[in-house]
Amino acid sequence: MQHVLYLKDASIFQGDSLILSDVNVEINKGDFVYLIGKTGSGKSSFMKTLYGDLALTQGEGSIVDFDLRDLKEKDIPFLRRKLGVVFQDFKLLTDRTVDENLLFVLKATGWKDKKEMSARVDEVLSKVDMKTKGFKFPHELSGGEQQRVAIARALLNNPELILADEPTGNLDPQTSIEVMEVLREINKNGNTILMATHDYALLLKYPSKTLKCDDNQVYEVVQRKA
Ligand SMILES: Nc1ncnc2c1ncn2[C@@H]1O[C@H](COP(=O)(O)OP(=O)(O)OP(=O)(O)O)[C@@H](O)[C@H]1O
Repeated sequence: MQHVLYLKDASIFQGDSLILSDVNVEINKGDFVYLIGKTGSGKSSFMKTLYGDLALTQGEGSIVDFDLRDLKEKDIPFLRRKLGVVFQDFKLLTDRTVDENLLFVLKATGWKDKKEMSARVDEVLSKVDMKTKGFKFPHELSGGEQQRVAIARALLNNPELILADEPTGNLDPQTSIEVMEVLREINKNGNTILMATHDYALLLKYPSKTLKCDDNQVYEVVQRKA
């Protein structure tokens, strides 16, 4: 099986504090994996290690073919191009439209051809059912719509892995389900997704492989059938 993420005997620190120890995790192409755990259990620290915001100083790790132990500052933009990262608070640029938000990322990642860029923006907005809203500013959209745009943005460069850190954390239950449906659809079409969440209702509704952070450990939870 082809893995996109692999951690072996990894320990994750914030400064001198040990947050997670002896982490052994493998995520394969096409997986949809949840990362759960109480507030402060280390979910965000785990995610940050994966997108290069927190250095891995102990153990082994690789993500989309980057060695996390040997990650240099200059590698990080290239790593981020192979990842799609989605945050709880969307992080859209508020001073420009949806289309301009997406074009901004394409420009920043080296796209040049205007026609191709515009076609790619349409393509990813279609995937999240937002094709007709490209002219809107973020503040003119609901929270769920903004998150769908953020997911579209994450898809722009065909990422090998999508890291979603509490993507439904700011949304009401019904809107969370809509965003979840989008993520599942994207997963069905072949994208690999790791999603940190504390929304157990979503886990029950959409069971999938689940990792839990607890007591400085990460372990796989076996889901009971109802
Ligand atoms: N920048 C930092 N410097 C020092 N300690 C930190 C830093 N960020 C987080 N921590 C500590 O690391 C531990 C894990 O925090 P982390 O944010 O990874 O947890 P979490 O599971 O994502 O929590 P939440 O669900 O509240 O986001 C906490 O004890 C926190 O206080």
